[in-house]
Amino acid sequence: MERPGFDAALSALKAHREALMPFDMRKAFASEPDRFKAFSLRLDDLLFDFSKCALTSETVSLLEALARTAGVERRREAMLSGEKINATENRAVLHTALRNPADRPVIADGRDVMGEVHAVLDAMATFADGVRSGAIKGATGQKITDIVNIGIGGSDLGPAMATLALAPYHDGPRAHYVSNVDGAHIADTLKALDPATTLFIIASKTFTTIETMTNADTARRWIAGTLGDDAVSSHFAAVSTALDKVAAFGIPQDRVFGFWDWVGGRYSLWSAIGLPVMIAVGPENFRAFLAGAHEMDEHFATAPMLQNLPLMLGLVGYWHRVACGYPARAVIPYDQRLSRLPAYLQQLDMESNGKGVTIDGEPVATPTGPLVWGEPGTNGQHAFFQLLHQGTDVIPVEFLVAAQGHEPELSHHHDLLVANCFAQSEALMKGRTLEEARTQMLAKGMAAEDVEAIAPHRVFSGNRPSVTLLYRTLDPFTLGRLVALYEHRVFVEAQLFGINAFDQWGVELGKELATGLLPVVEGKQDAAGRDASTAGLVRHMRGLK
Ligand SMILES: O=P(O)(O)OC[C@H]1O[C@](O)(CO)[C@@H](O)[C@@H]1O
Repeated sequence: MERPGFDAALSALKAHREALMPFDMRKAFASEPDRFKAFSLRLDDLLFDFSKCALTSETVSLLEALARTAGVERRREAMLSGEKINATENRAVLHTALRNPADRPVIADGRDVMGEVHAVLDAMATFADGVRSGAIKGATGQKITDIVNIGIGGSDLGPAMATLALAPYHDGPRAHYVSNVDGAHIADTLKALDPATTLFIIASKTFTTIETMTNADTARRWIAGTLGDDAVSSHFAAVSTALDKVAAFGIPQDRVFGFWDWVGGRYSLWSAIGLPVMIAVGPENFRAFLAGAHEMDEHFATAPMLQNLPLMLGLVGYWHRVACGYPARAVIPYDQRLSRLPAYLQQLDMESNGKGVTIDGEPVATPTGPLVWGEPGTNGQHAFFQLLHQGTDVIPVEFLVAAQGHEPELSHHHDLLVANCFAQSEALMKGRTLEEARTQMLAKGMAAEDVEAIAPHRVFSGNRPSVTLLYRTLDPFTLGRLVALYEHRVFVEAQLFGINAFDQWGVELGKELATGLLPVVEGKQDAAGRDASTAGLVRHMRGLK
């Protein structure tokens, strides 16, 4: 894909970075009274602060120029209008249609898909209401108390993350998530459940994923073994794009919720893949979640580049990854209920942007997606923050925090949480000089020679970048805005990298080899012809069985 002017814009950006270093953030804040205003954006209550990054208004202008030469806005229009931008799979990318109002047409393959989208949403709502009210019962006539979603990757991480995030709104049956093919996962989950009151949702876009199919078979045997074969139809529902395969599994048509090949697995939370969330929190809250995402879509589609949250989050991400060369980013929600967000974003970001060739199949000329990881604060502070503050790698941090918690009676907890969040970004930015360390220790009455020995260990370089997303409260609408913000940010970075964010060929090889290795592991074939390491592992494992 031709990108006239891109290489020159990137060279200018890199030269600017060279010239900017060393950048002193303390001095920048001291000399620029408007720094926070200049480098933060708002969408209603949602604030994106990127002022604690080593950048200037010239950086932002150069990033803006780069985005224009990369055709980010043109590619955005192409995505939103249903062009087949997922070129290697010849598919449109229209997860935004899943949260689009019914009366605003979205065209895929020449036809408006909004009727189908809302028909599935309505069918989900009818089913969810039935399960929640007890109108839809198990085979013995008892009310469903527990739902178990069986899926993996995009058919697990999104709904699992959102169910936990929306715990204060959870008034439906308990929701459990089984993903791993490790039998421990389903065994431990089923141990506490009663088959008569359990409903399984088999969630798989392709309905071929080996982990999901294996767990689904085990679940079916669990139901049939205790309640009889005839009970299976009352205890299963399915979500998939492969409706023929679902029918073969024996799930009745009225319990099957479809979606479309223009929804990527890791972008499918808004589709019927969200069914367990809808059962947990109710259709109204689920619709508020979709509405939040739609608001972010509208903002992404229409806001000028420099006021556009996903665009700026993407540009800052690109700045850190490519111009600064940072290999990773940490996502630290100061929100216990967002504790699955980092895992969700790992798939969203790393499966999308962990690519080594451009859209045209040429080797990429710059680094692509960073390693994404994280854990909630304040827990992380007592674990890996040491490395963030004093380690030899600089890792930009993304903080997320709500102004209000859901427990007014525990507001002192929330104040502590927020204070810690803000303190961490301040500490990363400011650091502590040797002189400051010495002065503090002397003021505490330490002996001068101890001060000299210990002070170097108490120095923080500072100048470590972080961004903060701050919002009123983590309600369904805000969760929708946040997840859509991250989806579009990944898209923006992919356009800058020049890669296709919507395929995932990199997951294939391991799957193929596992299929071939199964008979070897089972002892039905020998390991002859394998490399010495793999053969040695198989032999040792068999000796231990
Ligand atoms: O929903 P499915 O088809 O079972 O796939 C599950 C996951 O597996 C992957 O294809 C990767 O192996 C993901 O992209 C996807 O979200």
